[in-house]
Amino acid sequence: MKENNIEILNVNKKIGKKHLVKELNFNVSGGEVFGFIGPNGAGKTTAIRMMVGLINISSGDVRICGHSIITNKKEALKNIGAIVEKPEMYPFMTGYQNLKFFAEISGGTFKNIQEMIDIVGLHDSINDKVSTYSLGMKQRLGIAQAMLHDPKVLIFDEPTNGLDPVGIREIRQYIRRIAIEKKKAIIVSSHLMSEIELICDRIGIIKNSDLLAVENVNKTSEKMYNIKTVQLQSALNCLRQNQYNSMIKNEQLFIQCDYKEIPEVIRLLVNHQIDIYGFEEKSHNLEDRYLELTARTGKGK
Ligand SMILES: Nc1ncnc2c1ncn2[C@@H]1O[C@H](COP(=O)(O)OP(=O)(O)OP(=O)(O)O)[C@@H](O)[C@H]1O
Repeated sequence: MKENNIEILNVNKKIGKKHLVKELNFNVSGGEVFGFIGPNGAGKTTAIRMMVGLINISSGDVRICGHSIITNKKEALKNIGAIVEKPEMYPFMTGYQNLKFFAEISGGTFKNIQEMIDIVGLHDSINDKVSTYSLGMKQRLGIAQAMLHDPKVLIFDEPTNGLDPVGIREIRQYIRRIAIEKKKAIIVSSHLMSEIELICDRIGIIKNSDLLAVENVNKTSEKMYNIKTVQLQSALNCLRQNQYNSMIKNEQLFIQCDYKEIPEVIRLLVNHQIDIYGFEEKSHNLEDRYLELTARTGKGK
């Protein structure tokens, strides 16, 4: 059985009459990356601030490796590392000096420092002053800092905010690598599905303080395509005889296959005297699902 390293149990946050987070429930296990996604103002940062003990929970609980953030905060915090908003670093010190300083105050060990530097790929610039770092390098240093005390759970609030496409890809790679190699339970928040879909195993969609759905991310490379032809039935028979997952819906022919199989499918149909007028991707991906869910619930930013 998988160990749940972080459990969010019916968490609510109310300030006055305003409900900032409603009945939040999910678990994340070691080795898993959970994407926490929602439009601006949905309640992601508020939820994350409660998970790391920066603000009080109105009702419910967060358990980190079994320790309640409410009743056993000290033990809970030993098992969690986070970047909430921007990582705070001393610009006049080198990357290495910053890590050494934070290791000292967090009770982490110095032997971890070199390993963390390697994981986030900062070896070439670790002895440069942080004032010379790009935003992406500061984020990577922040990730290393969050891992210094070897916590089981890592939480990164909008880690790709303000980064260019290369920086975004690097952060994605490092996060995925940490989950796989170090078996950490990782929560990553974002307001852009395309940014986190690639690294997450599951995604929680939040809007107007409500968790609308938790979806598995389909890691298969197969997609749904619409094949334009007038010989619908003959094409369907041909595809099925060749073991392709295919169907006719609303007078249109669909096939589920890998992108690389497209030329082979077209060749097969043409060899069976079926005329093809087009081949269009029709996948109902997570981005569609996110837009559908967040649009359906009406008001909100
Ligand atoms: N201390 C507070 N008092 C009252 N309202 C607050 C407080 N903090 C946040 N809010 C409100 O709670 C809602 C959720 O804010 P939060 O920052 O959690 O959203 P978010 O999903 O992280 O947004 P973003 O993607 O823009 O960072 C917003 O409407 C915000 O204005």
